[in-house]
Amino acid sequence: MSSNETPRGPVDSSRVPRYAGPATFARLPRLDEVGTADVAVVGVPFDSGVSYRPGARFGGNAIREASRLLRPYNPAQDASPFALAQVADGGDIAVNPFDIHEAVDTIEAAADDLLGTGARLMTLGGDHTIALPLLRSVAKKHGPVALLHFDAHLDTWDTYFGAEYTHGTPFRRAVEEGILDTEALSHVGTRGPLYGKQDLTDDEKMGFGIVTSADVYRRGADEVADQLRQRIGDRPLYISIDIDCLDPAHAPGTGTPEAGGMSSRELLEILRGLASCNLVSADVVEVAPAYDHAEITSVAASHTAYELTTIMARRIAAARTA
Ligand SMILES: N=C(N)NCCCC(=O)O
Ligand SMILES: [Zn+2]
Ligand SMILES: [Zn+2]
Repeated sequence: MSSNETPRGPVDSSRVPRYAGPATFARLPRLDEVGTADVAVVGVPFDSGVSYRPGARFGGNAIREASRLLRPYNPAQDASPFALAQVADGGDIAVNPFDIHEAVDTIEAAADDLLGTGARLMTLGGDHTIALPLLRSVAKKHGPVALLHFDAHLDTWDTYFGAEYTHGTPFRRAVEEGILDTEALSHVGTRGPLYGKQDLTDDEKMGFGIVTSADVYRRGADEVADQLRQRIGDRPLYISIDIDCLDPAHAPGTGTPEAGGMSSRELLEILRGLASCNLVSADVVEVAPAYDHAEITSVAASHTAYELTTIMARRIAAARTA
């Protein structure tokens, strides 16, 4: 969007009922309706990398459906994200469900195209495998990026059944490829049984810090966000949110649920505490609607993507007026 254009916002829900018409994220225009966007919301319907329950291929559309109720002003960040920047729904990246290597390449190429237009990406998964090609693309543009990874799991394991591209391995691959800034890597919400203590030793060697789910409970969202913000500074930041960072009570619709997770309130508050960060792109993954009830998980995911989008829109607007 050039500086003298007004962004095209969502369909007005006081004129067209919010349950009418096909779903785009937050009822925003499609990317092909606006040409280019500052933030492109894209779906990646891919779940061939999962180790347990499948179904995250339907996550993006479930999040879009649940996002119909979002409103244009975000009081928690005192910002109207869709007025500050052009946010548009770029539809889905069509990926091969039968060939993971091809799928990973397709996602990277599609992300290259979108980032090449100047857009930041708000990606809706899909399983966590997709974070690797997204990070590859973001690193081509920005160099190695800081990573905040919200997840019950480390996702720094080596292989499953000999496969290197799975939803449990994207961040080990990313570290091996040198596309992450190892000075600023954190997992948040970590919990649950591991294969062995070595998982933690390996993870630490890769440079990750861990804020467990229990740490968030004990120290509170504000203190955690302050600590993370200090570590990240103004580095280009990628945030990857596996919805299973939330307790199964807050996100039952996911493939590898673990008890004892964060509440959606804690997650949203931590994100709001990161509002000043230079968020260059983000994903929300692992929403598997077949295990969901009353859209609990997809509503949480839609609000999560809304906070992330607001952070990006504020940054874009601030850069425009600087
Ligand atoms: N990324 C997600 N959601 N889960 C990884 C779990 C890997 C495992 O089955 O051990
Ligand atoms: Zn996970
Ligand atoms: Zn994950």
